[in-house]
Amino acid sequence: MQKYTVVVCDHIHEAGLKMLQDDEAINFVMAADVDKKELVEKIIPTADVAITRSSTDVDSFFLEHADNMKAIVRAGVGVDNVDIPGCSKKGIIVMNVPTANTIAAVELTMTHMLSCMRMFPYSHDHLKNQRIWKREKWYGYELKGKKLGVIGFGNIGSRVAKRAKAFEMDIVAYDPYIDPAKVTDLDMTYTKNFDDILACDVITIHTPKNKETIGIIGEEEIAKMKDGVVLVNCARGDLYNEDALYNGLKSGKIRFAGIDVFGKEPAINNKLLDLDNIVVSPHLGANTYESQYNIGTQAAGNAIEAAKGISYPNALNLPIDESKIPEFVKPFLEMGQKIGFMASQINKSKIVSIRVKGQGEIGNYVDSLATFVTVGAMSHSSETINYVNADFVAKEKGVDVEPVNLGDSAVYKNLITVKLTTNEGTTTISATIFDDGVQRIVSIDGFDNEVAIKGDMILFKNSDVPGVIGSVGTILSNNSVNISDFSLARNENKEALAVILVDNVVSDKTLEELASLEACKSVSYARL
Ligand SMILES: NC(=O)c1ccc[n+]([C@@H]2O[C@H](COP(=O)([O-])OP(=O)(O)OC[C@H]3O[C@@H](n4cnc5c(N)ncnc54)[C@H](O)[C@@H]3O)[C@@H](O)[C@H]2O)c1
Ligand SMILES: O=C(O)CC[C@@H](O)C(=O)O
Repeated sequence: MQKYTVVVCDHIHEAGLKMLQDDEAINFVMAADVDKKELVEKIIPTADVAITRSSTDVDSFFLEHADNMKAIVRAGVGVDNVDIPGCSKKGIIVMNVPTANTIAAVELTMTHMLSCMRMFPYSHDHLKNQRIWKREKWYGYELKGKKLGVIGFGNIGSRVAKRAKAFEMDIVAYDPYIDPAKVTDLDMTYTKNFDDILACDVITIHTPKNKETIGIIGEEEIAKMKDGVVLVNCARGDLYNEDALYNGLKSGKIRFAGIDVFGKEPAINNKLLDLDNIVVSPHLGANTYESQYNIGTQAAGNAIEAAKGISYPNALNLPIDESKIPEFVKPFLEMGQKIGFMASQINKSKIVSIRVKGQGEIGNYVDSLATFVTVGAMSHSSETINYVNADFVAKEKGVDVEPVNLGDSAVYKNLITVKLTTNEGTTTISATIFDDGVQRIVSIDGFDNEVAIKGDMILFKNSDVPGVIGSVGTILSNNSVNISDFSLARNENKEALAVILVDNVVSDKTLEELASLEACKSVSYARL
């Protein structure tokens, strides 16, 4: 039985580990306590799939050693520590586990918010560790009636808002990428003006970390805030600029901050820890038993499926989101790959460009189609090409890929045309799928041959003179090649193209005999 190696790079719930251990096809390696350099240099090179959390960066050093890797499963939401373009370039599929820790992060956010309002950890420390009973020192504020600014209204932000509303806060949400009704239907205020957020009493952030969101709160934004504002960050470090946050807390402009995440983790030497008006936790947003069980079992299940090549749930870098592709498109994608593969055998030389045209409704999916055609066409010239890295491989090899949506088709409901240009010339194949579900070529290089796309085929082009078909049949029968289907088409230049489907593998000798016929203009052979 083929075995696949799944490496667990950070701690996940034991129920997930058990799933990996119990699967006979999985060679399970627990490496959570292995030094990261040793992990990458010694263990990652043999791994088919790696499960990571925020303690393992999938960076260029990791990827340099991940030569066998098929997929990375990020056991959590944020993928800011995964080099997704780098993974795509290497053909590695990146998956996350998006909602398994939502509630844990929401409830930690509420914990921070309440802790800031009541300075709870400080009063606790005073009594428990310092044995001081001084009630007059610990006056806090109520959430009721305060304005909460929520930046990012996704899974976590929207649930924080709902809970804060139960505390009778007024919610103002900023998220340019959602339908405002998602906010207003909850009787909350949606804003596109970031200053409305800066005018709030409490501000919490729940966006991913990316170029747009790093430093979304900096010196300038803090200067515009109310004196005594409270800031909470349970999303990612550096969304609030740490120097600006430090200065704001130090000056008292920011009364309190609740921070779970830091620019550099572990954050044991971070200067924010020196302040007395901050509540901190060591990136605990996902740390509940419930959430870790959910994440661990989902991550393990996804890793097993990916290792076996069954499916890639929540893949972030596939060219298509399968759930958004209508059923009728999928056989066209498969057919596109076959045509690309076939064209590259008929026209065997360095590929210069691949043009993929879609007519009819399939035209709307021509980008995905182009990816599949590219994988088919280039699979001879690149051993590692797949749907994830097709764009990168094509660019690297100087192949120009052009998808074209031609709109409605006059003749066919849906038609795809692949034009493959190599150093030797051009091959153009059009194909469709009729209602019987059979994938059919309807034209090759201007000849209207209609033939099913399957098995082995010989393409024989000749001057359109009498007796040629008989000679071709004789050569094939002399070489014990059985014909299963035959399609003949002619053009106005007195040429004919025969597409001959055969049951047996055709030898070079047979092809040479065919090529030596006087009327022959070209012979090619494609195996699907
Ligand atoms: N502290 C933790 O342990 C922990 C746990 C879980 C998630 N997280 C972090 O929380 C983040 C949010 O998680 P989620 O599950 O809610 O993700 P999500 O994808 O459901 O929501 C993110 C929201 O941010 C919005 N957004 C993106 N760019 C924005 C911008 N420039 N301004 C305003 N809004 C913007 C998106 O439109 C989306 O609605 C994750 O990316 C992760 O980094 C941290
Ligand atoms: O526990 C972790 O790895 C952090 C998870 C969390 O930050 C996430 O993005 O899901």
